[in-house]
Amino acid sequence: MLTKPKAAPGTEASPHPVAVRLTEVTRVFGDPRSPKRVHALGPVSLELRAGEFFSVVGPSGCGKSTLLDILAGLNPPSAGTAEFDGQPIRGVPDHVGVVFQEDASFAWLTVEANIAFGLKRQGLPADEIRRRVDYALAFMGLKDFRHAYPVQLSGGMRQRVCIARTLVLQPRLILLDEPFGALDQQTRLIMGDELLRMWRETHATVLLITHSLDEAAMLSDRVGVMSARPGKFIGTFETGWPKDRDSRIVTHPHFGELTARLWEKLRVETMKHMQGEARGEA
Ligand SMILES: Nc1ncnc2c1ncn2[C@@H]1O[C@H](COP(=O)(O)OP(=O)(O)OP(=O)(O)O)[C@@H](O)[C@H]1O
Repeated sequence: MLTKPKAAPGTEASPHPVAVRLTEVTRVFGDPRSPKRVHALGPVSLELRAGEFFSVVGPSGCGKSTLLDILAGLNPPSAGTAEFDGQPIRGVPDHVGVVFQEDASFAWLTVEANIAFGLKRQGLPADEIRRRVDYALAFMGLKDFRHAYPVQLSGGMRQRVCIARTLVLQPRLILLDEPFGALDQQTRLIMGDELLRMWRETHATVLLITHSLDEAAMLSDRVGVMSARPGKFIGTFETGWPKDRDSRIVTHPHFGELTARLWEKLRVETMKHMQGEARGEA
């Protein structure tokens, strides 16, 4: 059997033992009285422990990005409450960093300027910006590319720039929406290791959306499986991995058992989604 982690990682670094609390959150797009409205999400209730690494998997279109947008303050819930560090989320909360799948680096800025962008907007002193940027460049293995432009980098390196740009803001909650979706399998594994290293270092709470069960099983403390739309959590799984894990955990004897349990839960929902698509409902 998988064993539970000894303690919620990073709990000591946060003033609140529960970083994120969603209570009966739903999201409906369009006029609620219109037959064309889309009930995208919920009701969903979820608590993320401070310092927890939580991944979300679910069928396509089940409302995963909608959930992330609510936590990022980009999209309010239609009903229910969403809180971060005990406060209702209204607008983009301080200390929240978001990384999306698409390459969101600024093509006209160097790597260094990309990473410094948010810090300058925050109006931090120049020496503090330089200190944080230097650290992020070294941490993400980008030191030799500080003066390069994104077009001169590989897809994996560009995504590292985007992660570094989030990292320097020192967020307490990091939201990632399929951040490695466009990368090849080997690069995904290496990027996963870097993400774990960053998570350990910062004590941040992480919510990762991924289509990859392997990625969810490898990286997370807990994995939440969502139903077909409107997405609800139909199961959460503790992985039981130690905090100092890395991609070699995929060879652990329990890894296959864990991904099989995730797939068992997800398989039925994926079929429901595909049947809905065939009826033209998706
Ligand atoms: N702004 C919007 N207006 C209307 N419908 C929307 C809007 N945003 C999302 N939707 C719908 O809500 C549902 C959930 O979308 P969402 O992008 O959250 O799903 P997802 O699980 O992230 O999908 P995927 O896995 O394919 O990325 C979909 O049916 C989508 O078409």
